[in-house]
Amino acid sequence: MLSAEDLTFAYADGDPIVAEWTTTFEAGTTTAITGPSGCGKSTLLYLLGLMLQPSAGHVMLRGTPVDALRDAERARLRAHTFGFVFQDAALDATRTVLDNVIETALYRRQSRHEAIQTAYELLERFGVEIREAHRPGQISGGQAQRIALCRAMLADPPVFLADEPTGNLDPATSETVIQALRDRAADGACVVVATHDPAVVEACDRRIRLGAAS
Ligand SMILES: Nc1ncnc2c1ncn2[C@@H]1O[C@H](COP(=O)(O)OP(=O)(O)OP(=O)(O)O)[C@@H](O)[C@H]1O
Repeated sequence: MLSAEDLTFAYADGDPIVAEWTTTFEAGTTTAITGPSGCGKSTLLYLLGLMLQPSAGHVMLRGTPVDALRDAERARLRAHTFGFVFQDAALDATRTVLDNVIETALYRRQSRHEAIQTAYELLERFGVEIREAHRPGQISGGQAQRIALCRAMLADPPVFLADEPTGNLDPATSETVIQALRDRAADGACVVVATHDPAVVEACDRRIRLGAAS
């Protein structure tokens, strides 16, 4: 489904954070990316999710290189193929919680009515008990994280990339999130999670540990 071929990336004028990195992520599996803080887990997810362009090497989707597509094509792929949960949730502070959850689905031209119904189901599943009119400034970090997860899940993407999705959650809520990630993989998605959480690592089918200079 998704692979990296000799993937290399350095931030401006820095040493490579990712160097000649090759692996394949199969559909229907969960992979945990682990390693010490600063080793490049988020950077790798941004590369796999086409939010950063590699300095060398490729990101391949179903065998086709997708890292060097034009911006509009990459944006379309990101909306239709990738679900991304950012470490800091990255919600739009100017919009309501509900609008945040359904925004990608609307971009994909899903009907608003359908998107809202599924959004409610997801919010309930993840135990987010907030009024839909609330804005991100009025909710907790853990709620924001689960709302970001709902937004990514609503689009039902074949590739699901999550950066520390349980970072702000209590163990019971973390378990719900872990089960949801496993369910996505059972439905055929390729799930890749950057995490420090031993419970997430334990629950994944595969573990990849990045070193300090991976
Ligand atoms: N935009 C940026 N510009 C320059 N350097 C950056 C940028 N973003 C991250 N870095 C650096 O790249 C390295 C890898 O960062 P990254 O966030 O990928 O690590 P991480 O493994 O996800 O860390 P953590 O576990 O703390 O989230 C770090 O040294 C970081 O300081």
